[in-house]
Amino acid sequence: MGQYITIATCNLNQWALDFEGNRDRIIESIREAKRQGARLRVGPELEVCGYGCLDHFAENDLYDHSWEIYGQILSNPDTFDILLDIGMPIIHKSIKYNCRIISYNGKILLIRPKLFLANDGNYREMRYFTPWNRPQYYEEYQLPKHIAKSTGQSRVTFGDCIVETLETRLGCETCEELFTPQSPHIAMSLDGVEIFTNSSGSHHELRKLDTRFKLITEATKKCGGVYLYANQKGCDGDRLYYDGCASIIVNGNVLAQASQFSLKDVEVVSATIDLDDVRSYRNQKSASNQAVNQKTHYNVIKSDVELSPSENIFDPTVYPSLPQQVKYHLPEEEIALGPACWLWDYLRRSKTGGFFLPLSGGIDSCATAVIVHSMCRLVVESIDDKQVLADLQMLVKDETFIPKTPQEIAQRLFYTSFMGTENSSAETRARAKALSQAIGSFHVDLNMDNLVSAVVSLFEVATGKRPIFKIFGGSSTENLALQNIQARLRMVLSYLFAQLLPWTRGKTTPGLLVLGSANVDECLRGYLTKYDCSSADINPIGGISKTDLKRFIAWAEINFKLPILNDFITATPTAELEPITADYVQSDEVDMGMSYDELSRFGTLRKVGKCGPLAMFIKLYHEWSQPPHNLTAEQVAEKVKRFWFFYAINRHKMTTMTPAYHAEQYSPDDNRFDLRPFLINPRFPFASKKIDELVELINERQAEIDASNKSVD
Ligand SMILES: Nc1ncnc2c1ncn2[C@@H]1O[C@H](COP(=O)(O)OP(=O)(O)OC[C@H]2O[C@@H]([n+]3cccc(C(=O)O)c3)[C@H](O)[C@@H]2O)[C@@H](O)[C@H]1O
Ligand SMILES: Nc1ncnc2c1ncn2[C@@H]1O[C@H](COP(=O)(O)OP(=O)(O)OP(=O)(O)O)[C@@H](O)[C@H]1O
Ligand SMILES: NC(=O)CC[C@H](N)C(=O)O
Repeated sequence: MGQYITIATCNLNQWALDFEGNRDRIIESIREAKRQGARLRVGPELEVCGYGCLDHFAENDLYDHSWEIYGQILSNPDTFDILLDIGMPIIHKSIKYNCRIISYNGKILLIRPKLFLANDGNYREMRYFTPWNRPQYYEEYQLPKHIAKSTGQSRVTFGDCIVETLETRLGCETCEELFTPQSPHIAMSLDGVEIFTNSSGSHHELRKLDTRFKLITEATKKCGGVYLYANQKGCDGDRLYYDGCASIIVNGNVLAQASQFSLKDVEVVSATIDLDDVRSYRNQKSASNQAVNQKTHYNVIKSDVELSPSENIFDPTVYPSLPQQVKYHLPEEEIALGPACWLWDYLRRSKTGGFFLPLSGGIDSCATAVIVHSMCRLVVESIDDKQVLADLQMLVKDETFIPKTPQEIAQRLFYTSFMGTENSSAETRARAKALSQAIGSFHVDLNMDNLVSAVVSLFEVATGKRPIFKIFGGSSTENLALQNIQARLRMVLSYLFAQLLPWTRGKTTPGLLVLGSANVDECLRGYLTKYDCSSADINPIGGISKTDLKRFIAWAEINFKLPILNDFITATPTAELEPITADYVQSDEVDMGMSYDELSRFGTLRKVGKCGPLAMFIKLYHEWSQPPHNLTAEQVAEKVKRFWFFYAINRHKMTTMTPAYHAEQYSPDDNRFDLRPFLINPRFPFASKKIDELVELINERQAEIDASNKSVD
């Protein structure tokens, strides 16, 4: 006969250092898990203080506060009668660990430190924590006095152990441990663990979700078992968006999956599973042989917790949950939803008056505007959520405001402006206006020529020289300076308007956050003016490639029913900083000396492929010497050198780039994801010499092949 148990996991929108808010969300998730009939609840990594505290993890206060808050959770009667797995940092023998605490009815059963820490890309766990690099090793931990008093326990087990209930064994795996070659679930499964709990702080990256699900489903397909994955969700204080997707997987089948993107602060999913399914699945001789051959075993914390209550020996109304398909969003939907949720968290947590966006009529600022529109759509869709409505009414300072359309929200929280000059075309100006009307932003259409000419005149008075554009006979230096003046003045105006626009409408709300719209490719190539409109408060698209942004706009045209977006997709990208003449219109790709598709490839090889210039040349020669490219070795070498040249001369711009939503594996974000020097010899003389030698070699070989082909003919 089967042995059914109901178990729960959750997405929590925790905020770094928001101890009391985090506590309330944890308690609410426990109540909800109990409402769903669960006897086990797993929460995200470091949920008590929030995952992304970064260098605050060095402060001892943080550990004291966490214990105090944990004590409040533990002693709250609402958290009784359910086995709890809560993530929290702990100092043991003066060393800081990233831990999980397993407890039941106000008593701690085990503290389990993380064995393998996350330290790649955005993660720096080794900076604050020490890995418990001793599988199956454990010690005693002396509880803080106030916890000892409330639990009646002075010491508990601290280490890599497993917990036994009256019917099964449970073991913990913490986030990164799932991604490592020697994942703990393997040894635990061979030692009889049937339920694995994974508490994670894992961020969103475009097209990444399947990696996580593949790892979990493969793990439970190989080992058999029940896997509960919990994750943080939302913006907890920096560039990352943690993307939830709490899920329950049994023997490779997904039984429950929470959302990846939503405005809900607490989301609990549960499933009823049959433990016998794990036992039947594991009935394979080779696995059993491996199990009995294990030389070392886990210390087992024995408890009399009942996950499958014996009073309900058979309840015909309780059914096991059925397998379901994993829900993946299209990359376009990920762009629509992830940055929109991040913006909402940022706005409500910063308590600012809304967003100001310089809207140029080009693709990038259009994408940013559509993401704000998506945020407004999400708010309207979630208006029945008490927290969402309370946050919205707090932001607009109106307790009666209950919007029915995204446009009503934009009218109050979203401001856009076209800041034209004599170089602007009527088309871009009209596109900006039409988009603002479609999404409902408060739009200001202005001209700033008098400002530009005032600055140029000031320069002339001060120096006696007046710069002129190249097409009128000026030098490249003059040409660039004249462009940069316009671009930088837009930044100054943006901050002025962001501060004062709500005031002009008689609103008492605080100033607006200025949104930036530089995309990941422009940042990589440095195709932007330092301290122009690319310098803003936050940037939702700074981690997204131009190619993906175009796909997103095409998707939004249909799915958000915004026909105006078609005009943006079909227009040639242009900065409109130089005068337009009968035979000259400024174009991004021509200006940059490379296409956006090429930039994506360079970016991926540099960051993801970890290629230097020489390795990049070799890879791209093999790719681009083939159809449809058919480039010569010289042409590939020239492109590669040009990319590295511009990357290097502009790297300094990344040190001051606006904080942007992290979305792309090849992001050049200098703050934390892609740390590089910013004074680099852009000619890469040694690598360039090596490339030239290879080009020569390739040409010699080609000549030999051509000659031998000729002699055969
Ligand atoms: N090694 C170094 N370390 C630190 N700082 C360094 C530096 N080298 C220059 N700088 C500083 O940076 C300045 C040069 O940078 P910056 O002033 O930005 O100017 P710059 O990079 O020379 O020019 C702006 C670039 O962006 C392009 N642009 C302009 C406007 C719009 C768009 C568009 O996206 O559509 C593109 C434009 O075609 C041009 O390629 C120097 O004047 C100096 O102050
Ligand atoms: N005429 C304008 N009015 C308002 N804002 C502008 C204008 N021109 C440029 N901007 C702002 O400056 C940013 C950078 O300008 P740039 O010309 O480099 O555009 P971009 O990076 O190609 O972006 P877009 O596709 O939005 O034009 C734009 O994203 C926009 O926010
Ligand atoms: N917190 C963690 O351990 C996260 C690391 C893991 N590789 C992830 O991206 O999900």
